[in-house]
Amino acid sequence: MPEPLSQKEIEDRLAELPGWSLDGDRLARSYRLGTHFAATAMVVHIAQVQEELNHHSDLTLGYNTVSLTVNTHSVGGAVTGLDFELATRVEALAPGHGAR
Ligand SMILES: C[C@H](O)[C@H](O)[C@H]1CNC2=NC(N)=NC(=O)C2=N1
Repeated sequence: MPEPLSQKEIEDRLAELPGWSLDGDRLARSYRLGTHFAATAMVVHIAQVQEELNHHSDLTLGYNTVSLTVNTHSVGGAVTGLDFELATRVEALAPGHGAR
């Protein structure tokens, strides 16, 4: 069972993830892409990673944006290391999609 992170642990880990923030009790990040199709392709790639991790964000596809919010349901919606693992994986794949 993943452990909820303390406020300080969250802040320390967010410092390593530029662009990510704490929105209420969820990690959050929005990306802007060049086209709607590029944004759609990124959503599919994120879904693949989420299935691999068995950890899922709420994903919003806009005209040329992809937005994510995530926390860990199994511990009542707290932020855990699993959320940061997903955020780190998404940060790693974003540049390949031209996301910024
Ligand atoms: C049954 C399945 O393994 C669980 O529901 C997984 C699925 N994806 C999940 N995603 C998130 N964000 N939190 C969870 O606790 C979680 N649990």
